[in-house]
Amino acid sequence: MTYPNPLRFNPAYSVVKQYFVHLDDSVPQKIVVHKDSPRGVHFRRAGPRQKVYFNSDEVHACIVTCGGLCPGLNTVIREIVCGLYHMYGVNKILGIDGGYRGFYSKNTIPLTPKVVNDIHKRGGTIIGTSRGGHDTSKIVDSIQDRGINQVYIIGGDGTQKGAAVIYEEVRRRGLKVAVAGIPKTIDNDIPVIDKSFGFDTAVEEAQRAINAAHVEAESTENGVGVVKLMGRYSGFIAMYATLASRDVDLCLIPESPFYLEGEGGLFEFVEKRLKESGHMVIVIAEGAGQELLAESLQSADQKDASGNKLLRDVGLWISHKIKEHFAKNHKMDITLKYIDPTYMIRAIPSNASDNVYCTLLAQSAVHGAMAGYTGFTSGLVNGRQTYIPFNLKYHITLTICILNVQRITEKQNMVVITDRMWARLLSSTNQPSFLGPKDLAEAKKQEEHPTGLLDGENCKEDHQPELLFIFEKNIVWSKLCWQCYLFIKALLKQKLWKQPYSDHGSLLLVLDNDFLKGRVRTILKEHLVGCGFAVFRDSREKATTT
Ligand SMILES: Nc1ncnc2c1ncn2[C@@H]1O[C@H](COP(=O)(O)OP(=O)(O)O)[C@@H](O)[C@H]1O
Ligand SMILES: O=P(O)(O)OC[C@H]1O[C@](O)(COP(=O)(O)O)[C@@H](O)[C@@H]1O
Ligand SMILES: [Mg+2]
Repeated sequence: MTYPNPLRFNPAYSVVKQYFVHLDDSVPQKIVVHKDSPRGVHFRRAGPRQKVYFNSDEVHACIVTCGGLCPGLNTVIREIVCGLYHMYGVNKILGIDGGYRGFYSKNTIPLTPKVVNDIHKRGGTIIGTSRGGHDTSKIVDSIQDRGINQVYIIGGDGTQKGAAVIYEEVRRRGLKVAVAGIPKTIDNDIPVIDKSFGFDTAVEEAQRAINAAHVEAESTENGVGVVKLMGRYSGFIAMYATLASRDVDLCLIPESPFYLEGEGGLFEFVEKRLKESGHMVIVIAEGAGQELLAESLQSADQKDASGNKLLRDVGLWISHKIKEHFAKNHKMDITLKYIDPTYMIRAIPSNASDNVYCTLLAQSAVHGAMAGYTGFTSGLVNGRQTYIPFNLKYHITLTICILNVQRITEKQNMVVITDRMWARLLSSTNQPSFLGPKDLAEAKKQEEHPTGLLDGENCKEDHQPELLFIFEKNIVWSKLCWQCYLFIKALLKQKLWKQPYSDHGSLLLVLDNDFLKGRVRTILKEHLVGCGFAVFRDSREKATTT
Protein backbone atom coordinates (compact mmCIF):
# COMPACT_ATOMS: atom_id res chain seq x y z
CA MET A 1 0.00 0.00 0.00
CA THR A 2 1.39 3.43 -0.92
CA TYR A 3 0.05 6.98 -0.63
CA PRO A 4 0.52 10.04 -2.87
CA ASN A 5 3.33 12.19 -1.47
CA PRO A 6 1.87 15.09 0.57
CA LEU A 7 4.66 17.26 -0.86
CA ARG A 8 2.75 17.54 -4.14
CA PHE A 9 0.72 20.32 -2.50
CA ASN A 10 3.73 22.00 -0.93
CA PRO A 11 4.04 25.56 -2.32
CA ALA A 12 7.81 25.51 -1.82
CA TYR A 13 8.19 22.76 -4.37
CA SER A 14 5.42 23.49 -6.81
CA VAL A 15 7.81 25.33 -9.14
CA VAL A 16 10.59 22.76 -8.97
CA LYS A 17 10.96 20.97 -12.27
CA GLN A 18 10.94 17.20 -11.88
CA TYR A 19 10.79 17.49 -8.14
CA PHE A 20 10.10 13.85 -7.41
CA VAL A 21 13.08 11.60 -7.86
CA HIS A 22 12.56 8.75 -10.26
CA LEU A 23 12.73 5.36 -8.56
CA ASP A 24 15.50 4.20 -10.87
CA ASP A 25 17.74 7.27 -10.61
CA SER A 26 21.18 6.36 -9.33
CA VAL A 27 24.50 8.02 -8.54
CA PRO A 28 27.79 6.29 -9.48
CA GLN A 29 30.33 5.71 -6.74
CA LYS A 30 33.18 6.33 -9.14
CA ILE A 31 32.90 9.25 -11.49
CA VAL A 32 36.42 9.09 -12.81
CA VAL A 33 36.58 5.96 -14.93
CA HIS A 34 38.97 4.49 -17.42
CA LYS A 35 37.88 3.87 -20.96
CA ASP A 36 36.24 0.42 -21.13
CA SER A 37 36.09 0.16 -17.35
CA PRO A 38 32.97 -1.38 -15.79
CA ARG A 39 29.94 0.67 -14.87
CA GLY A 40 30.74 0.18 -11.19
CA VAL A 41 28.61 0.60 -8.13
CA HIS A 42 25.65 2.98 -8.18
CA PHE A 43 23.57 4.19 -5.26
CA ARG A 44 19.96 5.22 -5.21
CA ARG A 45 19.57 8.93 -5.62
CA ALA A 46 18.04 10.49 -2.49
CA GLY A 47 14.99 12.73 -2.55
CA PRO A 48 11.22 12.69 -2.38
CA ARG A 49 9.35 9.99 -4.25
CA GLN A 50 6.00 10.42 -5.93
CA LYS A 51 4.43 7.81 -3.65
CA VAL A 52 5.12 7.41 0.03
CA TYR A 53 4.88 4.22 2.01
CA PHE A 54 3.65 5.75 5.26
CA ASN A 55 0.45 7.58 5.95
CA SER A 56 1.66 10.69 7.82
CA ASP A 57 -0.81 10.21 10.69
CA GLU A 58 0.55 6.75 11.35
CA VAL A 59 4.22 7.71 11.50
CA HIS A 60 5.85 7.43 14.90
CA ALA A 61 9.48 8.44 14.53
CA CYS A 62 12.41 8.46 16.91
CA ILE A 63 15.88 9.99 16.75
CA VAL A 64 19.00 8.81 18.56
CA THR A 65 22.55 10.20 18.60
CA CYS A 66 25.47 7.90 19.49
CA GLY A 67 29.26 8.05 19.83
CA GLY A 68 31.41 11.16 20.27
CA LEU A 69 30.20 14.69 19.75
CA CYS A 70 30.42 16.34 16.38
CA PRO A 71 29.45 19.85 15.25
CA GLY A 72 26.06 19.75 13.54
CA LEU A 73 24.34 17.02 15.57
CA ASN A 74 21.68 19.46 16.74
CA THR A 75 21.18 20.76 13.21
CA VAL A 76 20.48 17.23 11.96
CA ILE A 77 18.03 16.63 14.82
CA ARG A 78 16.33 19.94 14.08
CA GLU A 79 16.00 19.25 10.38
CA ILE A 80 14.65 15.71 10.85
CA VAL A 81 11.98 17.06 13.20
CA CYS A 82 11.13 20.06 11.00
CA GLY A 83 11.32 17.99 7.80
CA LEU A 84 8.94 15.35 9.13
CA TYR A 85 6.60 17.98 10.52
CA HIS A 86 6.54 20.58 7.76
CA MET A 87 7.01 18.40 4.69
CA TYR A 88 5.03 15.34 5.70
CA GLY A 89 2.76 16.50 8.54
CA VAL A 90 4.27 14.05 11.01
CA ASN A 91 4.01 15.13 14.63
CA LYS A 92 4.86 12.05 16.70
CA ILE A 93 8.63 12.31 17.08
CA LEU A 94 10.63 11.12 20.08
CA GLY A 95 14.22 11.82 21.07
CA ILE A 96 15.97 8.79 22.60
CA ASP A 97 17.94 10.01 25.60
CA GLY A 98 21.66 9.28 25.72
CA GLY A 99 22.48 7.02 22.77
CA TYR A 100 21.58 3.37 22.16
CA ARG A 101 21.15 2.52 25.82
CA GLY A 102 18.49 5.23 26.08
CA PHE A 103 16.10 2.94 24.16
CA TYR A 104 15.75 0.68 27.14
CA SER A 105 17.06 2.56 30.17
CA LYS A 106 15.73 6.10 29.95
CA ASN A 107 12.63 8.15 29.27
CA THR A 108 12.12 9.63 25.82
CA ILE A 109 12.08 13.32 24.93
CA PRO A 110 9.15 14.58 22.80
CA LEU A 111 10.47 16.64 19.89
CA THR A 112 8.48 19.34 18.11
CA PRO A 113 9.57 22.15 15.76
CA LYS A 114 9.18 24.51 18.73
CA VAL A 115 11.47 22.46 20.99
CA VAL A 116 14.19 22.25 18.31
CA ASN A 117 13.77 25.73 16.88
CA ASP A 118 17.16 27.20 17.80
CA ILE A 119 19.19 24.15 18.78
CA HIS A 120 21.38 24.39 15.68
CA LYS A 121 23.11 27.34 17.33
CA ARG A 122 24.36 25.10 20.14
CA GLY A 123 27.13 22.52 20.17
CA GLY A 124 26.59 18.96 21.40
CA THR A 125 23.32 17.08 21.11
CA ILE A 126 20.17 18.03 23.00
CA ILE A 127 19.17 14.38 23.31
CA GLY A 128 22.54 13.24 24.69
CA THR A 129 24.90 10.53 23.47
CA SER A 130 26.95 7.63 24.80
CA ARG A 131 29.35 4.87 23.86
CA GLY A 132 28.61 1.17 24.43
CA GLY A 133 25.21 -0.11 25.57
CA HIS A 134 24.13 -1.58 22.24
CA ASP A 135 21.76 -4.35 23.28
CA THR A 136 20.02 -5.27 20.04
CA SER A 137 17.07 -7.19 21.37
CA LYS A 138 16.32 -4.65 24.11
CA ILE A 139 16.53 -1.84 21.55
CA VAL A 140 14.19 -3.56 19.09
CA ASP A 141 11.84 -4.55 21.94
CA SER A 142 11.64 -0.87 22.81
CA ILE A 143 10.97 0.09 19.18
CA GLN A 144 8.25 -2.54 18.98
CA ASP A 145 6.67 -1.74 22.37
CA ARG A 146 6.49 1.97 21.64
CA GLY A 147 5.02 1.40 18.18
CA ILE A 148 7.90 3.28 16.52
CA ASN A 149 7.99 2.82 12.74
CA GLN A 150 10.79 5.21 11.70
CA VAL A 151 14.16 5.15 13.44
CA TYR A 152 16.73 7.85 12.64
CA ILE A 153 20.18 6.92 13.90
CA ILE A 154 22.87 9.60 13.88
CA GLY A 155 26.39 8.37 14.50
CA GLY A 156 29.78 7.29 13.26
CA ASP A 157 31.18 4.00 12.01
CA GLY A 158 30.34 2.16 15.25
CA THR A 159 26.82 3.56 15.29
CA GLN A 160 26.18 2.55 11.68
CA LYS A 161 27.29 -1.00 12.51
CA GLY A 162 24.84 -0.93 15.40
CA ALA A 163 22.13 0.42 13.08
CA ALA A 164 22.76 -2.42 10.62
CA VAL A 165 22.25 -4.95 13.42
CA ILE A 166 19.03 -3.23 14.52
CA TYR A 167 17.83 -3.27 10.93
CA GLU A 168 18.54 -7.01 10.64
CA GLU A 169 16.65 -7.70 13.85
CA VAL A 170 13.73 -5.53 12.71
CA ARG A 171 13.61 -7.56 9.49
CA ARG A 172 13.91 -10.84 11.33
CA ARG A 173 10.89 -9.91 13.42
CA GLY A 174 9.00 -8.83 10.31
CA LEU A 175 8.38 -5.31 11.61
CA LYS A 176 7.43 -2.54 9.18
CA VAL A 177 10.00 -0.14 10.55
CA ALA A 178 12.26 2.08 8.47
CA VAL A 179 15.82 2.29 9.85
CA ALA A 180 17.75 5.27 8.49
CA GLY A 181 21.30 6.28 9.39
CA ILE A 182 22.91 9.70 9.17
CA PRO A 183 26.70 9.46 9.20
CA LYS A 184 28.45 11.51 11.88
CA THR A 185 32.10 11.77 12.83
CA ILE A 186 34.59 14.57 12.84
CA ASP A 187 37.29 12.01 12.05
CA ASN A 188 35.77 11.63 8.55
CA ASP A 189 36.43 7.91 8.88
CA ILE A 190 33.19 6.71 7.27
CA PRO A 191 33.80 5.19 3.83
CA VAL A 192 31.94 5.86 0.57
CA ILE A 193 30.66 9.35 1.45
CA ASP A 194 32.43 12.51 0.25
CA LYS A 195 32.92 13.72 3.83
CA SER A 196 31.07 13.66 7.10
CA PHE A 197 29.24 16.67 8.52
CA GLY A 198 31.06 18.66 11.18
CA PHE A 199 34.40 17.92 9.55
CA ASP A 200 34.71 21.38 7.96
CA THR A 201 33.80 23.04 11.24
CA ALA A 202 36.41 20.98 13.10
CA VAL A 203 39.10 21.83 10.55
CA GLU A 204 38.20 25.50 10.82
CA GLU A 205 38.32 25.47 14.62
CA ALA A 206 41.67 23.68 14.50
CA GLN A 207 43.08 26.75 12.73
CA ARG A 208 42.79 28.72 15.93
CA ALA A 209 45.03 26.29 17.80
CA ILE A 210 47.51 26.16 14.92
CA ASN A 211 47.61 29.96 14.75
CA ALA A 212 48.29 30.14 18.48
CA ALA A 213 51.07 27.56 18.16
CA HIS A 214 52.58 29.53 15.30
CA VAL A 215 52.45 32.86 17.16
CA GLU A 216 54.08 31.26 20.22
CA ALA A 217 56.75 29.53 18.13
CA GLU A 218 57.78 32.49 16.00
CA SER A 219 58.01 34.78 19.01
CA THR A 220 60.91 32.92 20.57
CA GLU A 221 64.25 31.69 19.34
CA ASN A 222 63.98 28.10 18.19
CA GLY A 223 60.34 28.03 19.12
CA VAL A 224 58.43 24.80 18.51
CA GLY A 225 54.63 24.68 18.61
CA VAL A 226 52.98 21.27 18.89
CA VAL A 227 49.24 20.88 18.27
CA LYS A 228 47.39 17.62 18.85
CA LEU A 229 44.19 17.17 16.86
CA MET A 230 41.55 14.46 16.91
CA GLY A 231 41.71 11.48 14.59
CA ARG A 232 41.75 8.08 16.20
CA TYR A 233 42.52 5.94 13.18
CA SER A 234 42.27 8.51 10.36
CA GLY A 235 44.34 11.65 10.00
CA PHE A 236 41.93 13.72 7.91
CA ILE A 237 41.50 16.58 10.37
CA ALA A 238 45.27 16.94 10.80
CA MET A 239 45.83 16.71 7.04
CA TYR A 240 43.20 19.29 6.08
CA ALA A 241 44.01 21.61 8.99
CA THR A 242 47.65 21.53 7.87
CA LEU A 243 46.80 22.16 4.23
CA ALA A 244 44.51 25.03 5.21
CA SER A 245 46.97 26.70 7.56
CA ARG A 246 50.27 26.96 5.61
CA ASP A 247 52.03 27.59 8.95
CA VAL A 248 52.58 23.93 9.66
CA ASP A 249 56.03 22.41 9.08
CA LEU A 250 55.25 18.84 9.96
CA CYS A 251 52.02 16.86 10.00
CA LEU A 252 51.91 13.40 11.54
CA ILE A 253 48.96 11.05 11.04
CA PRO A 254 48.12 7.47 12.06
CA GLU A 255 48.34 6.20 8.49
CA SER A 256 51.93 7.29 7.98
CA PRO A 257 54.55 5.74 10.27
CA PHE A 258 57.48 7.83 11.42
CA TYR A 259 60.58 7.41 13.54
CA LEU A 260 62.47 9.76 15.81
CA GLU A 261 66.17 8.99 15.86
CA GLY A 262 68.84 8.79 13.22
CA GLU A 263 69.18 9.77 9.60
CA GLY A 264 65.94 10.92 8.00
CA GLY A 265 64.19 10.79 11.39
CA LEU A 266 61.96 13.36 13.05
CA PHE A 267 64.65 14.86 15.32
CA GLU A 268 66.91 15.47 12.34
CA PHE A 269 64.09 17.25 10.49
CA VAL A 270 63.18 19.44 13.49
CA GLU A 271 66.81 20.52 13.81
CA LYS A 272 67.05 21.28 10.10
CA ARG A 273 63.82 23.30 10.05
CA LEU A 274 64.81 25.28 13.17
CA LYS A 275 68.15 26.12 11.60
CA GLU A 276 66.37 27.26 8.42
CA SER A 277 63.44 29.22 9.88
CA GLY A 278 64.15 29.68 13.59
CA HIS A 279 60.78 28.20 14.53
CA MET A 280 58.38 25.41 13.54
CA VAL A 281 54.86 24.06 14.02
CA ILE A 282 54.03 20.37 14.33
CA VAL A 283 50.47 19.06 13.96
CA ILE A 284 49.95 15.55 15.22
CA ALA A 285 46.77 13.46 14.99
CA GLU A 286 46.01 11.73 18.28
CA GLY A 287 46.24 8.27 16.70
CA ALA A 288 49.68 8.87 15.13
CA GLY A 289 52.76 7.08 16.43
CA GLN A 290 50.81 4.96 18.91
CA GLU A 291 53.11 1.99 18.22
CA LEU A 292 56.12 4.09 19.23
CA LEU A 293 54.38 5.09 22.45
CA ALA A 294 53.38 1.54 23.19
CA GLU A 295 57.03 0.51 22.79
CA SER A 296 58.33 3.22 25.03
CA LEU A 297 55.60 3.10 27.71
CA GLN A 298 54.99 -0.65 27.55
CA SER A 299 51.39 -0.35 28.68
CA ALA A 300 48.57 -2.69 27.76
CA ASP A 301 45.98 -1.92 25.08
CA GLN A 302 42.81 -0.41 26.49
CA LYS A 303 39.41 0.01 24.88
CA ASP A 304 36.46 2.32 25.47
CA ALA A 305 32.88 1.11 26.05
CA SER A 306 32.30 0.82 22.30
CA GLY A 307 35.48 -1.18 21.74
CA ASN A 308 37.50 1.70 20.26
CA LYS A 309 41.20 1.84 21.04
CA LEU A 310 41.90 4.18 23.97
CA LEU A 311 44.79 6.35 22.93
CA ARG A 312 47.73 7.54 24.90
CA ASP A 313 48.55 11.24 24.71
CA VAL A 314 50.91 11.31 21.75
CA GLY A 315 51.14 15.12 21.84
CA LEU A 316 52.51 15.15 25.35
CA TRP A 317 54.82 12.25 24.57
CA ILE A 318 56.30 13.74 21.42
CA SER A 319 56.74 17.15 23.10
CA HIS A 320 58.63 15.45 25.89
CA LYS A 321 60.76 13.43 23.46
CA ILE A 322 61.74 16.52 21.43
CA LYS A 323 62.64 18.51 24.53
CA GLU A 324 64.61 15.59 25.93
CA HIS A 325 66.50 15.11 22.67
CA PHE A 326 67.63 18.73 22.39
CA ALA A 327 68.48 19.01 26.09
CA LYS A 328 70.42 15.76 26.10
CA ASN A 329 72.50 16.53 23.07
CA HIS A 330 73.09 20.20 23.93
CA LYS A 331 72.44 20.92 20.27
CA MET A 332 70.35 24.04 20.65
CA ASP A 333 68.06 25.59 23.21
CA ILE A 334 64.48 25.22 22.13
CA THR A 335 61.22 26.54 23.57
CA LEU A 336 58.37 24.14 23.03
CA LYS A 337 54.69 24.89 23.60
CA TYR A 338 52.15 22.12 23.48
CA ILE A 339 48.52 22.93 22.64
CA ASP A 340 45.80 20.31 23.03
CA PRO A 341 42.50 21.66 21.69
CA THR A 342 40.99 18.19 21.15
CA TYR A 343 37.45 18.54 22.55
CA MET A 344 37.25 22.21 21.59
CA ILE A 345 37.07 21.36 17.90
CA ARG A 346 34.07 19.06 18.26
CA ALA A 347 32.03 20.69 21.03
CA ILE A 348 31.08 23.73 18.97
CA PRO A 349 28.07 24.47 16.75
CA SER A 350 28.49 23.71 13.07
CA ASN A 351 29.58 26.43 10.67
CA ALA A 352 27.42 27.68 7.82
CA SER A 353 28.44 25.13 5.21
CA ASP A 354 28.08 22.21 7.63
CA ASN A 355 24.64 23.54 8.59
CA VAL A 356 23.56 23.36 4.96
CA TYR A 357 25.07 19.88 4.64
CA CYS A 358 23.28 18.68 7.81
CA THR A 359 19.99 19.98 6.42
CA LEU A 360 20.40 18.06 3.15
CA LEU A 361 21.37 14.84 4.94
CA ALA A 362 18.43 15.08 7.33
CA GLN A 363 15.90 15.91 4.63
CA SER A 364 17.20 13.07 2.43
CA ALA A 365 16.85 10.62 5.31
CA VAL A 366 13.27 11.78 5.92
CA HIS A 367 12.35 11.44 2.22
CA GLY A 368 13.91 7.96 2.13
CA ALA A 369 12.16 6.68 5.25
CA MET A 370 8.83 8.15 4.13
CA ALA A 371 9.23 6.43 0.75
CA GLY A 372 9.65 3.13 2.57
CA TYR A 373 13.37 2.57 2.17
CA THR A 374 15.15 1.06 5.11
CA GLY A 375 18.62 -0.14 6.09
CA PHE A 376 20.34 2.82 4.48
CA THR A 377 22.58 5.69 5.38
CA SER A 378 21.90 9.07 3.87
CA GLY A 379 25.15 10.28 2.34
CA LEU A 380 26.76 12.61 -0.15
CA VAL A 381 28.48 10.71 -2.99
CA ASN A 382 30.23 12.78 -5.62
CA GLY A 383 28.23 15.82 -4.57
CA ARG A 384 24.85 14.08 -4.83
CA GLN A 385 22.60 12.97 -2.01
CA THR A 386 22.23 9.18 -2.01
CA TYR A 387 20.96 6.22 0.00
CA ILE A 388 23.82 3.90 0.81
CA PRO A 389 22.84 0.45 2.06
CA PHE A 390 24.20 -0.64 5.46
CA ASN A 391 24.63 -4.04 3.86
CA LEU A 392 21.54 -5.27 2.07
CA LYS A 393 19.29 -2.92 0.19
CA TYR A 394 15.82 -3.93 1.14
CA HIS A 395 12.56 -2.25 0.38
CA ILE A 396 10.17 -2.19 3.27
CA THR A 397 7.27 -3.38 1.15
CA LEU A 398 9.30 -6.54 0.66
CA THR A 399 8.61 -6.35 -3.06
CA ILE A 400 12.09 -5.26 -4.07
CA CYS A 401 15.14 -6.97 -2.72
CA ILE A 402 18.49 -6.02 -4.16
CA LEU A 403 21.58 -7.56 -2.71
CA ASN A 404 24.62 -5.41 -2.40
CA VAL A 405 28.02 -5.58 -0.78
CA GLN A 406 28.46 -4.33 2.75
CA ARG A 407 29.40 -0.71 2.38
CA ILE A 408 29.08 1.85 5.10
CA THR A 409 29.91 -0.68 7.78
CA GLU A 410 32.64 -2.52 5.93
CA LYS A 411 35.79 -0.55 6.61
CA GLN A 412 37.13 2.75 7.84
CA ASN A 413 37.93 5.66 5.62
CA MET A 414 41.60 6.51 5.93
CA VAL A 415 44.10 8.85 4.36
CA VAL A 416 45.79 6.95 1.55
CA ILE A 417 49.42 7.92 1.77
CA THR A 418 50.10 6.81 -1.77
CA ASP A 419 47.33 9.11 -2.98
CA ARG A 420 47.56 12.65 -4.39
CA MET A 421 46.19 14.46 -1.35
CA TRP A 422 48.95 13.28 0.98
CA ALA A 423 51.49 14.07 -1.73
CA ARG A 424 50.05 17.61 -1.87
CA LEU A 425 50.50 17.92 1.86
CA LEU A 426 54.08 16.68 1.74
CA SER A 427 54.92 19.16 -0.97
CA SER A 428 53.20 21.97 0.91
CA THR A 429 55.00 21.40 4.24
CA ASN A 430 58.12 20.11 2.57
CA GLN A 431 58.41 17.49 5.28
CA PRO A 432 59.99 14.06 4.84
CA SER A 433 57.60 11.15 4.28
CA PHE A 434 59.61 9.02 6.75
CA LEU A 435 58.96 6.11 4.42
CA GLY A 436 61.69 3.84 3.18
CA PRO A 437 61.30 1.84 -0.04
CA LYS A 438 60.03 -1.09 2.07
CA ASP A 439 57.29 1.01 3.70
CA LEU A 440 56.24 2.39 0.33
CA ALA A 441 56.00 -1.07 -1.17
CA GLU A 442 53.94 -2.14 1.84
CA ALA A 443 51.62 0.88 1.50
CA LYS A 444 51.10 0.15 -2.18
CA LYS A 445 50.40 -3.50 -1.42
CA GLN A 446 47.85 -2.47 1.22
CA GLU A 447 46.21 -0.33 -1.42
CA GLU A 448 45.93 -3.19 -3.82
CA HIS A 449 44.85 -5.84 -1.37
CA PRO A 450 42.88 -4.09 1.32
CA THR A 451 40.81 -5.91 3.85
CA GLY A 452 37.82 -3.75 3.12
CA LEU A 453 35.88 -2.72 0.09
CA LEU A 454 37.64 -1.32 -2.90
CA ASP A 455 36.04 1.24 -5.02
CA GLY A 456 35.92 0.07 -8.56
CA GLU A 457 39.34 1.03 -9.88
CA ASN A 458 40.38 -2.49 -9.25
CA CYS A 459 39.23 -4.42 -12.24
CA LYS A 460 42.75 -4.39 -13.60
CA GLU A 461 44.22 -7.58 -14.90
CA ASP A 462 47.22 -7.52 -12.61
CA HIS A 463 45.53 -7.98 -9.29
CA GLN A 464 42.40 -9.95 -9.91
CA PRO A 465 41.94 -12.87 -7.58
CA GLU A 466 40.42 -15.99 -8.95
CA LEU A 467 36.97 -17.29 -8.33
CA LEU A 468 36.36 -20.95 -8.59
CA PHE A 469 32.89 -22.40 -8.51
CA ILE A 470 32.35 -26.05 -8.08
CA PHE A 471 28.78 -26.63 -8.98
CA GLU A 472 27.91 -30.27 -8.83
CA LYS A 473 30.41 -31.81 -11.20
CA ASN A 474 30.82 -28.73 -13.30
CA ILE A 475 33.57 -26.31 -12.64
CA VAL A 476 33.14 -22.64 -13.26
CA TRP A 477 36.26 -20.61 -13.26
CA SER A 478 36.41 -16.90 -13.52
CA LYS A 479 38.45 -13.88 -12.64
CA LEU A 480 36.90 -11.03 -10.77
CA CYS A 481 37.84 -7.78 -9.13
CA TRP A 482 38.14 -7.27 -5.38
CA GLN A 483 34.85 -5.47 -5.25
CA CYS A 484 33.01 -8.50 -6.57
CA TYR A 485 35.10 -10.81 -4.48
CA LEU A 486 33.94 -8.87 -1.44
CA PHE A 487 30.38 -9.03 -2.68
CA ILE A 488 30.62 -12.80 -2.74
CA LYS A 489 32.13 -12.72 0.70
CA ALA A 490 29.18 -10.66 1.89
CA LEU A 491 26.90 -13.33 0.47
CA LEU A 492 28.89 -15.93 2.32
CA LYS A 493 28.26 -14.04 5.51
CA GLN A 494 24.55 -14.12 4.79
CA LYS A 495 24.92 -17.91 4.58
CA LEU A 496 23.48 -18.00 1.10
CA TRP A 497 26.20 -20.44 0.05
CA LYS A 498 27.09 -23.87 1.22
CA GLN A 499 30.54 -24.98 2.32
CA PRO A 500 32.49 -21.85 1.55
CA TYR A 501 36.20 -22.13 1.30
CA SER A 502 38.33 -19.10 0.93
CA ASP A 503 42.06 -18.80 0.69
CA HIS A 504 44.56 -16.26 -0.63
CA GLY A 505 42.02 -14.13 -2.41
CA SER A 506 40.43 -17.08 -4.16
CA LEU A 507 37.02 -18.50 -3.46
CA LEU A 508 35.84 -21.99 -3.83
CA LEU A 509 32.09 -22.29 -3.59
CA VAL A 510 30.07 -25.45 -3.55
CA LEU A 511 26.59 -24.54 -4.61
CA ASP A 512 23.17 -26.01 -4.61
CA ASN A 513 21.61 -26.53 -7.99
CA ASP A 514 18.70 -24.27 -7.03
CA PHE A 515 20.92 -21.49 -5.83
CA LEU A 516 22.76 -21.07 -9.05
CA LYS A 517 19.65 -21.40 -11.11
CA GLY A 518 17.57 -18.96 -9.18
CA ARG A 519 17.73 -15.37 -8.09
CA VAL A 520 21.29 -15.56 -6.84
CA ARG A 521 22.48 -16.38 -10.32
CA THR A 522 20.72 -13.28 -11.69
CA ILE A 523 22.08 -11.15 -8.89
CA LEU A 524 25.57 -12.50 -9.40
CA LYS A 525 25.36 -11.72 -13.06
CA GLU A 526 24.13 -8.20 -12.33
CA HIS A 527 26.92 -7.56 -9.90
CA LEU A 528 29.73 -9.11 -11.79
CA VAL A 529 29.09 -7.12 -14.95
CA GLY A 530 32.38 -6.30 -16.60
CA CYS A 531 34.46 -8.52 -14.37
CA GLY A 532 34.80 -11.46 -16.66
CA PHE A 533 32.43 -13.57 -14.62
CA ALA A 534 31.53 -16.76 -16.38
CA VAL A 535 29.01 -19.46 -15.61
CA PHE A 536 29.17 -22.95 -17.04
CA ARG A 537 25.98 -24.75 -16.26
CA ASP A 538 27.18 -27.85 -17.93
CA SER A 539 30.68 -28.70 -19.04
CA ARG A 540 29.44 -29.02 -22.64
CA GLU A 541 27.54 -25.78 -22.60
CA LYS A 542 29.05 -22.55 -23.86
CA ALA A 543 30.02 -20.13 -21.10
CA THR A 544 27.70 -17.22 -20.50
CA THR A 545 29.98 -14.32 -19.89
CA THR A 546 28.93 -10.93 -18.60
N1 LIG B 1 30.05 -3.58 15.81
C1 LIG B 1 29.06 -3.00 16.49
N2 LIG B 1 27.86 -3.60 16.60
C2 LIG B 1 26.86 -3.02 17.27
N3 LIG B 1 26.95 -1.83 17.88
C3 LIG B 1 28.10 -1.17 17.81
C4 LIG B 1 29.23 -1.71 17.12
N4 LIG B 1 30.25 -0.84 17.22
C5 LIG B 1 29.78 0.19 17.97
N5 LIG B 1 28.50 0.01 18.31
C6 LIG B 1 27.67 0.91 19.11
O1 LIG B 1 27.54 2.16 18.45
C7 LIG B 1 27.59 3.22 19.37
C8 LIG B 1 28.59 4.25 18.97
O2 LIG B 1 29.84 3.66 18.65
P1 LIG B 1 31.20 4.44 18.82
O3 LIG B 1 32.26 3.64 18.21
O4 LIG B 1 31.38 4.83 20.25
O5 LIG B 1 30.98 5.82 18.06
P2 LIG B 1 30.82 6.17 16.54
O6 LIG B 1 29.53 5.62 16.08
O7 LIG B 1 30.82 7.64 16.53
O8 LIG B 1 31.98 5.58 15.83
C9 LIG B 1 27.86 2.62 20.74
O9 LIG B 1 26.67 2.65 21.48
C10 LIG B 1 28.33 1.21 20.43
O10 LIG B 1 27.92 0.30 21.42
O1 LIG C 1 36.73 10.90 24.59
P1 LIG C 1 35.75 10.31 23.67
O2 LIG C 1 34.41 10.94 23.73
O3 LIG C 1 35.67 8.84 23.77
O4 LIG C 1 36.19 10.67 22.22
C1 LIG C 1 37.46 10.57 21.70
C2 LIG C 1 37.35 10.21 20.23
O5 LIG C 1 36.21 10.71 19.61
C3 LIG C 1 36.48 11.12 18.29
O6 LIG C 1 36.14 12.46 18.20
C4 LIG C 1 35.74 10.30 17.28
O7 LIG C 1 34.54 9.96 17.76
P2 LIG C 1 33.61 8.92 17.04
O8 LIG C 1 34.25 7.58 17.06
O9 LIG C 1 32.40 8.99 17.87
O10 LIG C 1 33.40 9.42 15.67
C5 LIG C 1 37.96 10.83 18.08
O11 LIG C 1 38.55 11.77 17.28
C6 LIG C 1 38.47 10.73 19.46
O12 LIG C 1 39.52 9.81 19.54
MG1 LIG D 1 34.00 5.93 15.35
